Amino acid sequence: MKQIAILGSTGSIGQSSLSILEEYPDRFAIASLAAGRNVDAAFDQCLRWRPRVVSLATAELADTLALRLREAGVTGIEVLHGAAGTVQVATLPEVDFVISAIVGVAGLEATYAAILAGKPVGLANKEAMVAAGEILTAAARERNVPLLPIDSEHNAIHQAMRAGEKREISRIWLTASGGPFRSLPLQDFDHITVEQALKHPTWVMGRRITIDSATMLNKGLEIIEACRLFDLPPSAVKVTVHPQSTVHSLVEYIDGSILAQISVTDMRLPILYALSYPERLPSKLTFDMAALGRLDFSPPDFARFPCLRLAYEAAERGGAHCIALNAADEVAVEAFLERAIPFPGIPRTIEDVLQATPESHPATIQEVLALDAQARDLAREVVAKTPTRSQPALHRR
Ligand SMILES: NC(=O)C1=CN([C@@H]2O[C@H](COP(=O)(O)OP(=O)(O)OC[C@H]3O[C@@H](n4cnc5c(N)ncnc54)[C@H](OP(=O)(O)O)[C@@H]3O)[C@@H](O)[C@H]2O)C=CC1
Ligand SMILES: CC(=O)[C@@H](O)[C@H](O)COP(=O)(O)O
Ligand SMILES: [Mn+2]
Repeated sequence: MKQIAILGSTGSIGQSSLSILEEYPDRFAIASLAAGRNVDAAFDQCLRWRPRVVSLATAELADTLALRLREAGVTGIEVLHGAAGTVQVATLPEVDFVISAIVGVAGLEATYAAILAGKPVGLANKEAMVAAGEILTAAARERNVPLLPIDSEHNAIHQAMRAGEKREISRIWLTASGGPFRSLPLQDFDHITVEQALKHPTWVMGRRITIDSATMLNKGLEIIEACRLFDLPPSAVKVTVHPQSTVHSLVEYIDGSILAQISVTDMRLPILYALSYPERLPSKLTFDMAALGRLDFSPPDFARFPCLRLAYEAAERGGAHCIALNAADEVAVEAFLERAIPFPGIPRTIEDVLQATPESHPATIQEVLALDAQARDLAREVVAKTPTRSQPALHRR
């Protein structure tokens, strides 16, 4: 029985993970769970899965959960809190596999701790790889710890790479849905509302990644994630817009062959792949090829989606620029969701922060977190100076 820790158990990936684990009761069990602020969902998960340890973001939330468990007559679950609690969830001796699915750089320390503790990691938390990819991959390599991508594109690449040798790969193609504004004229971008941006055309995901898909910074983060996971230069990582999200990504080999991975648009499949690798388990997540309609592919529009250019530039510079790209976006997306800046304010904030970021290549996670904090401070300054115009459609209603 594989004992699983889930970091971010109450989120979209966390819930998909529990949903697929449910199908294999003889293979997987839950050892520990970490979440942020959703006490209700954590309580329900404790009742259903009976982890030995659970952690929430703060002491107050942990106390509330502990009290509710006591009142429900549930014993044997240790309730922890904060960053230290999340690290403990990831590194318990009995844990055999860690699903890293906290959103943002908040997931970095525990992901790193899991690797240091020798735990195989299924990585959904792309921000950890963007901010500290070199450090994480080096630590995993040194300890021979598997780092298995759950992000659908990287999972697809991982699968398609099994057909050949690394030296036989010429480049990879990340598919992008194009988000809800794939065909929106540039002059309308100022008026994009939060509600419109939160309507992803093909996936149901957490709020931050959904907004990132709308600006296409999600694809930008994925370019950097791919460079780090697969040890490729940015020039070998291409993006193709594929609105159906059916081909999850492609690997191009030196002889010109291109291998695609096709499956349902459902994150339970890449999660299952990572959990069971190198085996494959039978699943009900089948795809009806006979009913497949058309598949479209087109080049991305760098003018309407400047986040793509910013990400390629950051990927080339590495270090502090990748950290700043993500940190500025975390702040800007939050500000957009609070209706404090317009949609185009997101790339503008990132660009301003990147321009003010000096070249630097951190060697430790502590240095990464310090650079992340600096970039956030800068981003908050930029956001504070950004006029709150736009979203007129919403305000007029
Ligand atoms: N959703 C998807 O389909 C995909 C997601 N990803 C990546 O996976 C990660 C998770 O995404 P998603 O599930 O959509 O996001 P959600 O917003 O749905 O979930 C985020 C999770 O992180 C938890 N969390 C947030 N802050 C903290 C913290 N400080 N300490 C502990 N837990 C915390 C949340 O807890 P709570 O809710 O209790 O506050 C929640 O469980 C992201 O990095 C995303 O880019 C990658 C590919 C696809
Ligand atoms: C499911 C997944 O992996 C997401 O990262 C998804 O790819 C987002 O869609 P976009 O292609 O619109 O960014
Ligand atoms: Mn993805």
